Parts: sequence; structure tokens; C-alpha cells
Amino acid sequence: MKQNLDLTLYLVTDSQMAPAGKPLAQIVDEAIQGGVTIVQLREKTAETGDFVRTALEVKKVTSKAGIPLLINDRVDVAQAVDADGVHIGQDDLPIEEARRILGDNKIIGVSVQTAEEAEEAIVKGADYLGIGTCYDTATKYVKVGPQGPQGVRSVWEHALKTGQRINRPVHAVTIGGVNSYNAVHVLICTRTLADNVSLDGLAVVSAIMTAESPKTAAKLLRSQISFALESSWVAKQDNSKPLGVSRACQAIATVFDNVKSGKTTPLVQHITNQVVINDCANACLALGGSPIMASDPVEQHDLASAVSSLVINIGTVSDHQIAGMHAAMREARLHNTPIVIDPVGVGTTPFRKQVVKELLRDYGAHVIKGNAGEIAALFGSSEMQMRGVDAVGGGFKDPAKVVRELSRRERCVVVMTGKVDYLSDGVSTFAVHNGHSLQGHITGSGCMVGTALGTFIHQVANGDLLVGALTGVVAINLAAEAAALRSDVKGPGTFRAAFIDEMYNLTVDTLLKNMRVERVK
Ligand SMILES: Nc1ncnc2c1ncn2[C@@H]1O[C@H](COP(=O)(O)OP(=O)(O)OP(=O)(O)O)[C@@H](O)[C@H]1O
Ligand SMILES: Cc1ncsc1CCO
Repeated sequence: MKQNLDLTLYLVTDSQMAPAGKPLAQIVDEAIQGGVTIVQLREKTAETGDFVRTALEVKKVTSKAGIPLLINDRVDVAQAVDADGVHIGQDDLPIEEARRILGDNKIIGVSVQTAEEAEEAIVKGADYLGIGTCYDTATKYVKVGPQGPQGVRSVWEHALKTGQRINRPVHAVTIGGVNSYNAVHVLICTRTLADNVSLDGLAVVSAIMTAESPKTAAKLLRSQISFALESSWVAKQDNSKPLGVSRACQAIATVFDNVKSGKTTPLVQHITNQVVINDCANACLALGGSPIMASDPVEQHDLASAVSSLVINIGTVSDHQIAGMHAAMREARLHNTPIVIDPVGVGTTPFRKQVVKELLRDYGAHVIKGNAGEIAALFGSSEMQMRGVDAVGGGFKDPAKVVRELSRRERCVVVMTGKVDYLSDGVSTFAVHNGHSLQGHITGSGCMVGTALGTFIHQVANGDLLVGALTGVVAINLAAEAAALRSDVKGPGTFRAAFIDEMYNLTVDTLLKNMRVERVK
């Protein structure tokens, strides 16, 4: 990498967004104090003289801080102020020409929207790529419509392959609607599938330019970026510490005991369906958690700092609930609160599919849980189908592969329920052989698994999401086994009540004795 080129938090200026009367250089100065590592001056409409004057003022600030100043598009302005380089778009001066004028020591960055553009830019010697546009943005910085983190990831993967082929290092940021709410999700989701390579950082415009305090905004972004790049609690999927069965079982017992014994009482927020809302709240309490069912968008901001985990269940989703889900997930991402998505009936209507697609695109999840029909719909498989909220079909030929691959694609733990439950974090995949057929005869048994996931994944801040998820599945299924054995259980109605009782009665000893967890991959 060129000396000084640190792309971690890349500020692209837009003076039209700046608060009236506040000089651009002052905004840049404050943003650098908050942690911006590189600045691109972008003045699409300025006259050359004004552009140069502003550039000289901003350069005083960047030089003092020792960070690079790049000029958007205008190689002449970059030369006039002896900037550290330029950033060029697809319709600007060709890369070779910019390089010829500026020489090898200057930085040249290029905006790319497709794999082909990325390949060309790398071959022609770009020092870094700005891949976009990630999300919809008011800045009109990039022309191609938003491609979401997964679209950015495929351009990034192709860019890295090109770099390997021609033996040249590749660096990139993504741009477009990136802010402190989605920074973690964007950085995790854009990691390459094969090698888990992260982007170098994120480029932001409005998140800093329009902020009341650019310093505070930049500081928050930096901490979110560091969290995503360094933290171990998000499923890193890097094969470094595959989880064996005996370690998994011990860890499950510990996680379970922490909640059951009252050492920790997670506040589990649900935005869930009207069918199961009461059963889920009772299941949460019986397992040792504390439920709050809160779906109005208005209260999400105030609630977010107290919540331990968030369960999003689309069973009876409505427009109003969708707004609440977006608000809650946005806040959860800011607080790094684990999110469980239960995509009830997602294969049944295009509406449900669209709702889930947007939630996953904008915020992602820490755990996705569904029955085989729901997982098939998300995975894009026709091996299983849905009828209403139920899965229909003969089962997947290779269920472990389905959960593993969906997990890698969505960058989260995937739980697929059924007679045997399959769980994967993309590296380790487990089957849980507990449970009872009576669970299939009451409504909401899957939704209660979602509740149990929310109850046990909250405390894995420095551990393993997969262990938290396994704990939820095992606990629910052992409670079902115990309930089904009771002489007072005569069918689904009595089972439903006994099921909650046995969640309450479940002990760590029973769990250790009866859990049947198998590592399948
Ligand atoms: N035949 C079975 N034997 C053992 N366990 C079962 C059986 N059927 C379901 N389960 C258990 O029931 C729970 C819910 O799984 P299921 O796949 O039925 O969810 P679902 O279809 O989403 O349910 P719902 O839509 O009613 O909420 C899981 O913990 C699963 O292990
Ligand atoms: C029956 C039903 N319909 C929407 S949600 C739900 C609960 C089980 O998923």
C-alpha cells in the first residue's frame, strides 16, 4: 500500500450538505479529530479558482494531521495544490492519463460499480477502488443503483482475484448510504466467502457532512468499523477454531446455567406475530429471560440501549410492523445487539419475501431461524416448499450443506428446525436430535425456538453465536421431551401448557444428560 494510505474511514466532502456558514476546512478538521483517515475533496459545481482555494484550506488541515488529501476528478486542481492524489470516476480522465500526469508517487483511486470495471481499474494501476453503490443515497455520488453489501462483495471478490492474477495488492472501500447504523453489517457482509478478506474501510459522505458534530460522528463510525474488523464475537467463519462436540456441550451448559441461575437476565425484545405473542413471552420468562413485546417505530430508539437481544418474526407482518422492524434493527446494529430473524412463511408470498430480503440487505442478522420450507425459500432451493407457515416436502438431500452455505452467504448463524435441527455458522455445523413430534402439533413451536435463541445468544459477546443458538434449540427441545412424557399431557392443548412448565423446570443436569448434539461437518 502507498505510504500513508489508510482507507479505514474515508470522508468524501460535499459542501452543499455542510451546515450553512461552517467552513469546509473546519468540518474536515473536526472529522479528522474523530478518526477520519483520508479525505477526498469533491466539488462538482465549483469554479476552478474556488476549488483551488478550498483545496488549499483543506490541505492545511490534512497536512497538519498527516493524512492524505485526494481531489475528485480534477487532476489539474490536484496538481495546483500538490494534493496526495485524485479520485476518478468511470467518465473522468482515463487512469493511465492521470498516472502519466501525476506520477507514481501520487494516489489514484477509482469508482467502480461492476466486476469488469474493478478488473480494468486494477490492471491499469489504481491504488484503491471505491465500490458502490452500496445503498441508496441522496448524494448521487454513483450512478448505478444500490447493489447491497452482497453485490459489493462480489465486485470485491473479483477485484481480489484480479490482483492475485497480476500479483498486485488490491485495496477498496465501499460507498453509498453507509453510516454508523449499517457499518458493522456492511463490513461483515462484504468479507469474501472464500478467504474472509475484509474491505479496507468505508467511505461516507452525509453521515459526517450533515452531522451536528463531525468529530462525534466520525468517532462513532471508527468504533463501529474497529468492532467489525477486529471483534471476535461476530461469526468470523475463518476455520481457526472449529467447535468440537464436547466443547460445544460444555459451552451450552454454561450459557444455559448463566441464564437459568439468574446470573444474567436478558431483556429479549420481540417484534412478533399475533398468533404466538403470549406463548413467546411466557417461554422467554420460563427460560430465565425477560420479554418485552414492542413494535412501534416511535419507541425503538429509547428502548435500544436496554435490550439484550432482538427477535424479529414476520408471522403476521403489516406495514406498521415493518416500520418498527426497520427502526429496531437499525438501533440494534448501532448497539451491536444480536438480532434473530424468524422469516415465518417467507416462501408463501412475494410480500413476505420482499420484507425479509430488505431486512437482510439493510441490517443482516446474527441468527436466521426457519423451518425447512422457509430456509429453502431463502436459499433459493425447490427441494422443499411451503404451505402457509408450514414446510412441505421430503426434506433436503444434504441439509447440513444448505445451512452451511446460507450461513456463509448471509454471514450469520442459520438454524433450520424440523425433526432434526441443523445449525451452522459457516464453519461448524451441528445436528440436534432432541425434541418431540407434539411440537409439530401446536402452533408457534418454531416461534418459541426463535424466543429461546434470543434468550441465549445475548451473552456471547466474546464467545460464539453458534453456542448461544445451540443452547436455545437444545433447551426448547428437552423441555418438549419432558412435557411429552408427563402423564397429564393428553394432546396438543395440555402439551402446550406442560411445555412452558418444563422450560421452567429444566435443569443443567438434565441438559447435560439428555442433549443429543452431533457435529455433522
Ligand atoms: N417430529 C419432530 N420430532 C422432534 N422435534 C420436532 C418435530 N417436529 C418439530 N420439532 C421441533 O419443534 C420445533 C419447531 O420446529 P418446526 O420445524 O416444527 O417449526 P415451525 O414449522 O417453524 O413451527 P411454527 O410455524 O408452528 O412456529 C423445533 O425445535 C423442532 O426441533
Ligand atoms: C399460524 C400462523 N400464521 C401466521 S404466524 C403463525 C404462527 C406460527 O408460525
